[in-house]
Amino acid sequence: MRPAGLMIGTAPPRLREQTRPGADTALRSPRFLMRLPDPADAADLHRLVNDWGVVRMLSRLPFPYPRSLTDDWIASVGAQAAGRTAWHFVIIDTAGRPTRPSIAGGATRVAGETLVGCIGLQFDAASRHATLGYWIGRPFWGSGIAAEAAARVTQWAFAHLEIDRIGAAVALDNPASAAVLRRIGFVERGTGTQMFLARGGEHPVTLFEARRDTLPVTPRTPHAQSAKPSAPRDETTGQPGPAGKPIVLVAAAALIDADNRVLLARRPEGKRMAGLWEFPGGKLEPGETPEAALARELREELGIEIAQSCLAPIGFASHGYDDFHLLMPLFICRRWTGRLTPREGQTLEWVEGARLATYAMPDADKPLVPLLRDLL
Ligand SMILES: Nc1nc2c([nH]c(=O)n2[C@H]2C[C@H](O)[C@@H](COP(=O)(O)OP(=O)(O)OP(=O)(O)O)O2)c(=O)[nH]1
Repeated sequence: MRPAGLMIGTAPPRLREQTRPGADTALRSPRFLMRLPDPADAADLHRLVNDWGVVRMLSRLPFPYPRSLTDDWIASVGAQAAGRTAWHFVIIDTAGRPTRPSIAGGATRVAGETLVGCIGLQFDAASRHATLGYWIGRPFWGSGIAAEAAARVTQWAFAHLEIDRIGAAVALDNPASAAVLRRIGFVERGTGTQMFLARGGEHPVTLFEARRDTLPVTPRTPHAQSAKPSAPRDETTGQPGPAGKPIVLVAAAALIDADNRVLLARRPEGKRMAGLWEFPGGKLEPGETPEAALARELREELGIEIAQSCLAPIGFASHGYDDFHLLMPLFICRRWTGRLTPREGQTLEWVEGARLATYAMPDADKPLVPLLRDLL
C-alpha cells in the first residue's frame, strides 16, 4: 500500500495551459503597459497614426488612414491573440503607476495614462518564427519608447512562444528604427524590398533578426531577480576549464510519471536561454554532492522531496557554452513526495519520450534526448 502523502509520478493536470499566452496577455516594462487595444483607444490611435511621418514607415497602412479602419483593426485583434496568430498591443505610458490587475483584456485608461504608440508580433507556429513591428506617435519620438517596448515584447516572445527567431523589416530611410533594433540585440541579416501601401509601391528595407543568444538578458520576475548569480562559479570545481572557461557542475533530474512521461521545465523570462525546455535541477553549491544539490533544487524549484536513494544516474551532458563549460549528470527519478508546483515562474510539462525531440532545449541537453527516449 502506498504511504499517505507519497506521490509516485503524479502531477496536477494541464500544467502548461496556466501560462499560455492568449487574448488576456498584457506586458509591463519599467515605464509602459502594453495591452490589447480597446474601443476607447480608437480616437487617440487614429489621431497618432494618421500622420504621414508615421504611416510612410508602415507597410500595410494607407494614407490618409480612415477612422473606420482603426475601429475594424481594434475589433480584430482579440481574435488574433486568442487564435495565437498575432498580438497587437497599444503602448500606454502609465506615468509610473503599477499595472492594475483588471487592465488585461481591455480596460479603459485612467487620467494621467497616455497612449503613445503600438507594437505587434505576428506568430507563425509552423516555421517557429515571429515578426515584430511598431510605431510611436510623433509627439513621443526621441524618448526611448520603441526600444523599451520592443525589448520587452521580444523577451516575452522568446520565453512564451515556440519560436527560434524574430524578424523585423525596416525601411532604408528609417535609421532611427534600425538603431532601436540594433540597440536591443537584433542583428542585420541583409536587405530586401517590401510593399509600402501609403507610398504606393515597393521600397528597400533592411532585414533584422533576433535569436535567443543575440539578446541581452534582463532579469524580470521576482524569482529571476533573486536568482543565483548568472556568472558561472569557479568554486564548483576549483579548476579552470578548457580555454580558461570555468567548469560549472549542474545536477538535473528526469522525473518520470506513472504514464512514463518525463517532466520538462521551461526556463522563465529574465533568465539566459529563456523559453528553452530543460530538466529540473541546478548548480551545485560548494561542498555539495550532485544528489544533495538535486534534492535541494527540486525542493526549491518544484516543492517536492526526493530521497537520494531514489536517484539513478543515466547519463551526463558535457558542453562548452561561450563563457563556461557545463558538466551535468542526469538522474532518473520515479518517486517523490509533495505536490509539483512551479515555484520559479517556470512552465512545466509532462512529455512522452517520442515527443522530446520536438521541444527546443539547450544545446547541452540535445545528446540526452535519444538516451532518454530509448530508456522510456
Ligand atoms: N537545470 C538545468 N540546467 C541546464 C540544463 N541544460 C543546461 O544547459 N543547463 C544550464 C542552464 C544554466 O546555465 C545552468 C543551470 O543553472 P541554474 O539552474 O542553477 O541557474 P539558472 O537557471 O539561474 O542559470 P544561470 O542563469 O545562472 O546560468 O545549466 C538542464 O537540462 N537543466
